[in-house]
Amino acid sequence: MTPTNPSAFASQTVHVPLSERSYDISIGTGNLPEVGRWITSLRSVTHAVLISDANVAKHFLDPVNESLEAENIRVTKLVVPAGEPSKSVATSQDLWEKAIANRVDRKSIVVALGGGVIGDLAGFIAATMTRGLDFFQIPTTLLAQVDSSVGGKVGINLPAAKNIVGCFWQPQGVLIDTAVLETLPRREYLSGLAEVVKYGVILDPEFFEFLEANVQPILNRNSTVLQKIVARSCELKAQVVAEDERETTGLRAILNYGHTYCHALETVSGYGEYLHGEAVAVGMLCASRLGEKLGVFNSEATQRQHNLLTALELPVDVPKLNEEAILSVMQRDKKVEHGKLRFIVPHCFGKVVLTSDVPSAVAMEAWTDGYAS
Ligand SMILES: NC(=O)c1ccc[n+]([C@@H]2O[C@H](COP(=O)([O-])OP(=O)(O)OC[C@H]3O[C@@H](n4cnc5c(N)ncnc54)[C@H](O)[C@@H]3O)[C@@H](O)[C@H]2O)c1
Ligand SMILES: O=C(O)C(=O)C[C@@H](O)[C@H](O)[C@H](O)COP(=O)(O)O
Ligand SMILES: [Zn+2]
Repeated sequence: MTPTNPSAFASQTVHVPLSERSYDISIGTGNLPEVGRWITSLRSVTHAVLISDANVAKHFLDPVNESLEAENIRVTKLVVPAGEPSKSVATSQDLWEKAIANRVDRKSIVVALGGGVIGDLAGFIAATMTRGLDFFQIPTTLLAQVDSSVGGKVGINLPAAKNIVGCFWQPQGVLIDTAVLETLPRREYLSGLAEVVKYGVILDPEFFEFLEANVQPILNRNSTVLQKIVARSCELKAQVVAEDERETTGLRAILNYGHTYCHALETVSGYGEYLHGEAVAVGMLCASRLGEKLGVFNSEATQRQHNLLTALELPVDVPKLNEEAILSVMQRDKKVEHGKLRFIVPHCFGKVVLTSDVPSAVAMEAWTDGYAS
């Protein structure tokens, strides 16, 4: 039998070139029920551990399960509570034990069906179970389609720090169906837009202008605009990941723009209080103000981001939290080297720089200047 071409499941394909770890992101509309044929076009499978959360499962577990079973795949369905607190040691242990009870072996695969929480968690289970299982991403939030399903950062949180336990474990493929975003709650959809804005600032000023010019269609989830946003974001992330898969040269760290502040905000306010994208929005403006304080960025450019994020109904003000706690969580950021904080600082649209030697007091001023006046 001639194997099916994986691009048959997509209207657009973005390749992530990583030598033997290369894979395709297949982007389409209405292609979710093809997931079984898509996976078997990539490798032969007899057992899949399908990991999802309770909200996503309501909508999409049955069609995905049926599609896998139609390919004679035995499916172990593992559903965790929705939300950031599931990216935990306790949930991981539960999943490891259930996978073992369901006779997982080294030829089993893991399928992540959900948003970034499920992608990060299921990817971590895949990376650790029997020392590594093949892994497929089916992202169902905008944030996961434009960011978390691509690039292989997987992991879980500890109470003290976000994503602090994890590894790089690339998926064998990413299947994106933009039609699944129709059921995504508005707040979650808006949250994903923050990572989209991030790409415009760090890499693509024209893309930023496109977002500024299309606020209404974006808010209305116009399908043509959505396809463009998802595909462009995946292309940009794929280029960065291809050049610096494990964040060793510093290039990949640009994807962390705003995230030192963002992760401190998520951790100190309590996981799930701020959605990740909401915290990214607040964090990007802190990083922009930091750029101003360091004399490399101008206030008009900060204001442009502020305007776009506001138009996209994202939070922009810094909430009043314990400042010592914020600084102490920032000191656990994964960009810290030899005990020194490093920030992604914007110089202009399309150019951000990984910057060391930022005095903590200046970093904190960029935070406190963001309090609502
Ligand atoms: N690995 C990476 O590179 C990377 C990148 C960015 C973010 N992240 C991580 O991603 C996580 C955030 O991901 P998220 O924003 O997708 O959150 P999420 O996974 O919690 O999903 C958001 C909510 O939407 C629900 N949902 C998902 N898809 C749905 C759909 N189609 N219809 C209806 N409801 C749906 C979920 O059940 C959940 O309640 C954070 O933990 C963040 O750290 C990782
Ligand atoms: O893929 C990356 O690299 C990113 O930094 C993307 C971020 O949007 C994402 O939130 C990531 O999980 C943050 O990584 P971390 O290493 O700071 O935990
Ligand atoms: Zn992020």
